[in-house]
Amino acid sequence: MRSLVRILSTTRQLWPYYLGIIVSSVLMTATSLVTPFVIGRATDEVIAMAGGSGGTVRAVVWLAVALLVAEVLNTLLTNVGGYLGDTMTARLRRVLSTRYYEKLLGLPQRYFDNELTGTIIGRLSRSITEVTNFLKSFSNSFFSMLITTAAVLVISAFYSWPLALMLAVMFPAYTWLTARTSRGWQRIEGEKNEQVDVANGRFSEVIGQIRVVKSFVRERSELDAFDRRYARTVELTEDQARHWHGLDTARRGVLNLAFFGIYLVIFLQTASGAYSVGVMVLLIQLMNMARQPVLMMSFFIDSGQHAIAGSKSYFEVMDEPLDRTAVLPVAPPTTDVPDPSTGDGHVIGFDAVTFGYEPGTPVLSDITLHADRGERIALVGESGGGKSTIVSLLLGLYPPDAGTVSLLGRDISTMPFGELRSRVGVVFQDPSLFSGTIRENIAYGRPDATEEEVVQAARRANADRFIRNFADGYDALIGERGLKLSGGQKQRIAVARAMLKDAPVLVLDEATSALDTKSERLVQAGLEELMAHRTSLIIAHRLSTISTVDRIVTLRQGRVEEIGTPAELAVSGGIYSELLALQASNSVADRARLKAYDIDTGVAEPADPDAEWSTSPA
Ligand SMILES: Nc1ncnc2c1ncn2[C@@H]1O[C@H](COP(=O)(O)OP(=O)(O)OP(=O)(O)O)[C@@H](O)[C@H]1O
Repeated sequence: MRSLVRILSTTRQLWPYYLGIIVSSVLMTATSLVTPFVIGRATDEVIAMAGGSGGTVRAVVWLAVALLVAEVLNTLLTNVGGYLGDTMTARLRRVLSTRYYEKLLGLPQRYFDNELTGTIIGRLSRSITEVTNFLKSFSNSFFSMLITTAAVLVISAFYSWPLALMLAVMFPAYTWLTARTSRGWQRIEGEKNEQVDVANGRFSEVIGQIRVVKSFVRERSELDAFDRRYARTVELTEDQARHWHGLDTARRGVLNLAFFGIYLVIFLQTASGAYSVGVMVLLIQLMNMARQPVLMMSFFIDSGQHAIAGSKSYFEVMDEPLDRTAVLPVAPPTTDVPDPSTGDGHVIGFDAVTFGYEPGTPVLSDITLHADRGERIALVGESGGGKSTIVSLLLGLYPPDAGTVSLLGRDISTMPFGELRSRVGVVFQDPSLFSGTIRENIAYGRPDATEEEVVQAARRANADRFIRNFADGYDALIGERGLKLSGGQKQRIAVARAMLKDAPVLVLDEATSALDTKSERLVQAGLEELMAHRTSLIIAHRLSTISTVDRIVTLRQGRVEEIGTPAELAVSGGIYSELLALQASNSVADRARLKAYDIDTGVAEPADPDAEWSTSPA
């Protein structure tokens, strides 16, 4: 319940709507309370007329008109409340969704390492749908329910205190019984949500990588795993529904008995002449009205439980600690980014940096390396040796456990994220494009770029020619993550994107052998153009690239092994000289060793001897 109060208190801008809905529902209730009185009165008039003991047609007509007015007003107020409810729901959905998204965008990388995208999205939609539905029905009906209850109690007390007493006991008893049922229900609902979240997380992963799924013929098993999760929710729902509806039957049985007593009292008291038939009709209608809030209570508690269970996961995300700053980073205008040449010290600096994703398991230990202005530094090491982790630390995606990472002479932990990241251009191994047009992708980091600037960046990245070959040119839609482009084309768009960002520092994770020689050359030429006049940190996957850098940093088991020029390291006996020797060798073992360094030699792989084994006759 606390979470619902929290939602109400954090959506203060919607209070005029809540209030409007409450007022219209109160007025609506008032108009419905008029009806039993008018009908009761009309009954007495009609009986009197029929018995010839008074009553006039005029009075009966006026009573019918009063009934019409009350019902028309009721219709109008219902629709005003409905309109406000619909608008409030849309606004509430907007506020809650935007806040959730804003929060997610501000969460540290570590959070995303442990969550599936589909789970995050599924949770959002479920939480928000349930919370908004509940608040809508709550504001629409709760106050009308309270007023109906109070009015029915007061009116029935006026005519018959035993009736009022029975109602006064029944309302809280029924609410208490309903609330008691809810604890077990919520636990099961939590389990069901968990199953659905995991299934949806996998669902979106599978759809996002459908090519892999198809190529490994895993459609059926993915579907089965998905179905198993939903089958589990059916089992859980069976338990939950049995529990809920079993108790609901008992509760309603008690309610039926209570109403039996109430009607009996009304009939007997009328028969004994305690009140007129008109009053009896009035009381019967009032009792029927009293039934509504009691049953509604059950509905409230049911939808309230959904909302509480749903909002729990919403608030779990909202309570996650943010990534260092409370506001989302904004890239400063390019004019605000000072010339790196004015900074003191190194452009990139790692001083005694130690870092691990899990506490106590360092991936990088005591890393010290520096890059000066305009230098190209290659990181070389075994796969899993921590090269990408160094890049992540430079981008401030994770804070180091010890030591300092600095950029342009400043400790990055003191730099706003927007400033830090606007100074580092990145070309990832996976180009990570977005659906939309080629132009939008190139201008992703600078949406204000002119057409001229976009074309210029594409030209320098060797992409302009292939872009113009598309019928729609720069307006061509490239599909999800650039699905409609070739690997080399994607890479060149990513290079153009970094080119347009024009950051003084460049981080480059070279594409591996996914490209053919021709596109590799085109991409390489684009990268050369991009690296010119910038300080670059390169995760190199080609010996040809490594041999042209200013300095090589070799990593072994998360530690810096050597730092030196290619010429120095070629003869030092370390990793680089080992790589050069391996490249010259034709042995399968040596090739495998090169692969372990993610180094592509550009030479065709020799046949796998194991393959021969398996095909040779026994
Ligand atoms: N997000 C993460 N959470 C937990 N462990 C991680 C994460 N990312 C990487 N690791 C682990 O950290 C180690 C270093 O990974 P990293 O990606 O930095 O290596 P790399 O040298 O870039 O490898 P490659 O050349 O294969 O890309 C690996 O053991 C990896 O399993």
